[in-house]
Amino acid sequence: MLTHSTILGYPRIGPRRELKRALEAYWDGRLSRDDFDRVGADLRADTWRRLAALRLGELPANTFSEYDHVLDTAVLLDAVPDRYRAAADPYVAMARGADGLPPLRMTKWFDTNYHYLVPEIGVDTPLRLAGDKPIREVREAQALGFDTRPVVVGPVTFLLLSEPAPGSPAGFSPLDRLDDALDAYADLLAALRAEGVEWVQLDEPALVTGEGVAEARRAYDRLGALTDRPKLLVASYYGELGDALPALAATGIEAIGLDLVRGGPVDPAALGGKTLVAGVVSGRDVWRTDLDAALHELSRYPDVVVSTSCSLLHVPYDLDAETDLDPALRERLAFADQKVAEVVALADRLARGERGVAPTARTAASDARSTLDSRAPYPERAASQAVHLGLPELPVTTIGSFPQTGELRAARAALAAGTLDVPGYERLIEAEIERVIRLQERLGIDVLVHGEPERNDMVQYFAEHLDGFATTRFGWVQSYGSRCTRPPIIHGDVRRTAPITVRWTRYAQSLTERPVKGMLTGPVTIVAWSFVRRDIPLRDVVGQVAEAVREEVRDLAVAGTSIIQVDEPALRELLPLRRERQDEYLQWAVAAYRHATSSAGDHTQIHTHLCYSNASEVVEAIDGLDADVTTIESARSGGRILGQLDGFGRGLGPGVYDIHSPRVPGAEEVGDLLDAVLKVVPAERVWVNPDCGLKTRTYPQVEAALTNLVTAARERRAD
Ligand code: MET
Ligand SMILES: [Zn+2]
Repeated sequence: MLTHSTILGYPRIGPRRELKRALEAYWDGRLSRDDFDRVGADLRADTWRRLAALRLGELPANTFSEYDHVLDTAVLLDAVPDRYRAAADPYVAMARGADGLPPLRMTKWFDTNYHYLVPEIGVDTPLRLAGDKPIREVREAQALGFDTRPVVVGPVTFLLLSEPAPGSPAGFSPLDRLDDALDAYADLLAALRAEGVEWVQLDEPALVTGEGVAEARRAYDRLGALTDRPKLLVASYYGELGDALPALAATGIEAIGLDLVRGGPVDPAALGGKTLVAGVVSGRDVWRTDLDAALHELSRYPDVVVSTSCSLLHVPYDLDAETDLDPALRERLAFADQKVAEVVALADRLARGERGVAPTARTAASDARSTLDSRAPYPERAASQAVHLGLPELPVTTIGSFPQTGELRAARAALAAGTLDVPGYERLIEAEIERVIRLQERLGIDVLVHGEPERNDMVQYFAEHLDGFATTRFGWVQSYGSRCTRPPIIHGDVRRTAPITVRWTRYAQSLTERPVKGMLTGPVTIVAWSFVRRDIPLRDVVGQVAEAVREEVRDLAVAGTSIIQVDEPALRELLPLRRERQDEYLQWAVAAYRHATSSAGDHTQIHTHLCYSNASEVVEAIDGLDADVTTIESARSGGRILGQLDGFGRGLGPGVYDIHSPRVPGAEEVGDLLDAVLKVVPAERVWVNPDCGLKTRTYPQVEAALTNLVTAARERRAD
């Protein structure tokens, strides 16, 4: 039997981002392979010791990664595309690219803000046990005196997350290779058994999307029937299993992991006598668990292990590090270590025969705002906007941010440390705005931006200025590889108490005759990149943020701002995993955006911006935002979005400069991309702009690239 408490996974970046620093030093050649390995080994040892000290019953292993656990699985199975095999370090080449070799495609891991590398599987990609990472970690733990349960991405999820290798025959799907993958997993299980491993956890979160049910049945019938293997826990998370639950229950596996937070309770009889690894402590938020309610739920099942709803990868390490937080708020919070303690406390109480109490009913979903706010019909408002904007055809603009220089970061740090006072800081920001305005005038940009120098981050900045948000000092969460974010925490009703951006926009506009765009982050994106309260429905939280953005839009318009951009790059990120729930979400998300922007009036031009978000899946919703101008990532993905934009009846700026790369495109290359846009969109509605903000680029790159954008636009205008 499993001991009575466990977790599905734990953060791996290090409490002070030790792994981030070590990785970046190793990549730059500042840290030797041996020293880098030592950092990893220390982090793993600290994790096991920490979990044991918290009295967790069963410890996971193989939750560490040098970049991404999906990539680790591909390497374990030898599913490495040939083009990377000759690289000095194929793992790093797949993750980050190498000379002339772009990295694997990266995309979002389910509906989280973690990103994984997409394996490429073709008809003859090797699928065989080639690596030993889980085995090494198990041994490493044994040497420290810990028996562990290795965690590996399961075969169905691995193949569902893969894409067909380039050149695969039409109709081929990586899932067609399931039997080959199962051979490799069978070998892995036998190898782990030989190490004395008692349990293995195979993660199958993809099953909550409703896909892969028949394949899961086939896979676990086969793996379950093996005799030379450890016991199998198949873990699902991020939602309910639906039809996949009876499929798994009918196989020979020993335990099923369910996300009871997001998935809701199941009929105990539906488990087919398997042990339930009951995810009652949420791994997706930072709130304390209602222990009585969780206990009540746990006591419904005969054979149960208390667990987290998913890996704790998505939450920060330890609340104790946050000494600055309001004590009343701290009371309500739990980070990874506090959640582990909750799991242990629940297991103790369950063992004592406590049964908890049923939870009190949650606030029902409000039906607020299902109607769409609207402004005058597009042709009418476009006409009035055109009159006072007086823009040339093919207007050139940027997405908002200009390079964040070392001076700016140093000034922000000095302000926080108290060595720079507020007026001094504000003078620096104004000087930066002036520099950026002059630069854009000199380059011949038509619609200017102030450059966002006052913002460390497009969400955190607003969080710091709105009521109902808290920000942390060490609350880092891995986004991908060595990149981490510090999501703000929405803990109460969101309210705007004073204008946030108006003074900077107004200052920028005072410096120039050309229009300067006001620049805001949209309600969905602010919520998607935060930890969200859960006592009221998500759509109500978005509604509150929309109200705050609406007030800011109105104040910008009243201050005479003729163009306001409200970015929604995360529009797709809150999309429910199950298709049948997606429409409802998109409806209220679009309604929130329109509510936020309709306070602008008809003669203010509204822009929106989207990027890295598989926009093709939500094109209709983007159209529904009803923005006068939509700028959207296109250069990076080779113009793939263009095929879907012909239905757009308003202004459109598909990116013609990929800002994700240090490369500067020539004027001719930009011109070619622009011509491709002009084939699908009538010239009078086309805008010329980069794919995204310029924040991560350097000034020399930006100046050269923007010069080429202006040149290309002018040539096409002359034509
Ligand atoms: C991730 S979208 C970024 C938009 C923002 N206005 C910027 O330019 O940085
Ligand atoms: Zn962007």
